[in-house]
Amino acid sequence: MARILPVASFDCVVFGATGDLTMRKLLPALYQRWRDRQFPASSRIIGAARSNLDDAGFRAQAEAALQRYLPEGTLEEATLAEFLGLMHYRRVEAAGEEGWESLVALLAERPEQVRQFYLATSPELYGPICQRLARHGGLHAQSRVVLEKPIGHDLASAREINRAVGEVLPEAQIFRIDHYLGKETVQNLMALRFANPIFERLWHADMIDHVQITVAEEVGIGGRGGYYDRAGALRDMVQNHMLQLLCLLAMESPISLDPDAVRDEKVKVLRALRPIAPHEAHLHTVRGQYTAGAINGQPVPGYRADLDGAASLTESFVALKLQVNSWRWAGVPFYLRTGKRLPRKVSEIIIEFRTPPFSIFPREAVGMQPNRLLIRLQPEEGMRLEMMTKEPGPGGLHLRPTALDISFEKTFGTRYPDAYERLLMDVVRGNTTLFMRRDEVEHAWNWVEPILQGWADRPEAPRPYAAGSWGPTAAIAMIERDGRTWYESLE
Ligand SMILES: NC(=O)C1=CN([C@@H]2O[C@H](COP(=O)(O)OP(=O)(O)OC[C@H]3O[C@@H](n4cnc5c(N)ncnc54)[C@H](OP(=O)(O)O)[C@@H]3O)[C@@H](O)[C@H]2O)C=CC1
Ligand SMILES: O=C1O[C@H](COP(=O)(O)O)[C@@H](O)[C@H](O)[C@H]1O
Repeated sequence: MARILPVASFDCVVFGATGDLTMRKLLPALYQRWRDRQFPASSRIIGAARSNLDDAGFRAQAEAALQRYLPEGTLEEATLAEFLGLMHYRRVEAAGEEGWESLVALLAERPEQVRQFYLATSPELYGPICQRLARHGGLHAQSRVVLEKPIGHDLASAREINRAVGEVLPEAQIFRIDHYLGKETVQNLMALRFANPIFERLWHADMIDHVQITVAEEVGIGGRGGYYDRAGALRDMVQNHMLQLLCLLAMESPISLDPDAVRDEKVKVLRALRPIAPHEAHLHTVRGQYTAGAINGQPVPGYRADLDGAASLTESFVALKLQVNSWRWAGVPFYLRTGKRLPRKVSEIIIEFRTPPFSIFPREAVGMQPNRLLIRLQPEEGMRLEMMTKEPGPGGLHLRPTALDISFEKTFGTRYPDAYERLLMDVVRGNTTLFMRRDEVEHAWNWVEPILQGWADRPEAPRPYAAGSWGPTAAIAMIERDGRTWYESLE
């Protein structure tokens, strides 16, 4: 049974309350926390957007969303009625003056509550919203603002957002969310590395041949084409989620779990990434865009058809090879790939260890494979250590790869909470450990930007790949040129 640590009473104001993120992720996460009674009934959830709704209209939208998005068996009538009772709505124009006084007056009814302002809008509105909150007296010492990713579109816009928000709030009250950091298995990376010295001793270029990180999605761009086509896979997934995974994997041990101690170590990894200059981008990266194909046997349209036929050059897939310039990682390539409309949803990290320097086994005895540690982030969260073992039988010495396999769900027998559940409660607690600090975001953009520049300098169309495949063949060629191959499970 998971331990529930209650949090203080709060007002959670969600800007962008009628949007996809709020309906699909934030409200279900808050509902789950309410269902476990993690927060008191004096808390309020206040939706803010331009749509012409009142409290009842917002509650009706929320109810429909909860019915649609909550996992089966979790929606209980009485709990739902109580939860909807916590909800309010204010019409607010984030970039104008309409609605602010009414919103701040509602907040002023409970001045002692923690205030969580969740900015689920486009990033251009982050600065204007924070500035208006300050001007209208909506901020106090117990206020925290949550900024959704992506923070900006490039380094300059990220800096401008950070500047505008930082003008009215200290860093300790700014929570730049990357929901991958809230995933249980991502947090478990810290436990794996720093609570298990057996692995930490091996976590070194002397022992590791290379690392792969794959974040594959079955879904296409869906209804988010307007945003996605301006972003692409590098901005949408690599600049944030995948670099965060890389940081947790590659960083040195922090001196404590203090937020800044952890974030200092992550920043060192970002600063140690070998820059990929614009003229080298085509050597170390592959961009792809899905065409029509099939997922789970069902035909699906291509990227451009999902965009109503627009002739887009945006990548829905990217593969990269990168290096971390440090003693620990010198010479160890990190291969990253992510894409939409790949055969299945899976996020995993593969640490491939070096092969024995010399084999004592006769050639016919072995299908020698390197040891691999596979960390499955989602779905079927767990870990698997692949090793060579002797095949049982009297007929000689034959080796075969087998696996020590741990399923976290089977081990702990508990539901894995959605990342937003944990992160929303951390905001109320004021714990920034699992959120990105200003310099992390800016260093990540700083590394990504020359790649974007290189692509812009050679405006070739991304390579096509059929929906349901593992991306363009050039991504396979990229790793195979190094004598390696993308990991495929033993099954
Ligand atoms: N959806 C997702 O899965 C994810 C989204 N994100 C990020 O979260 C943010 C929101 O995404 P998403 O929910 O998909 O976007 P949507 O386009 O679905 O929603 C945008 C929301 O902002 C409101 N809004 C727009 N302009 C204004 C304005 N001027 N004043 C007040 N409200 C405004 C809209 O409501 P109205 O029109 O009523 O004003 C709507 O509620 C984005 O930054 C996105 O990148 C991050 C990770 C995942
Ligand atoms: O931030 C984002 O993440 C989702 C993938 O998240 P996951 O938790 O389902 O792995 C991705 O679909 C979306 O494009 C991106 O903005």
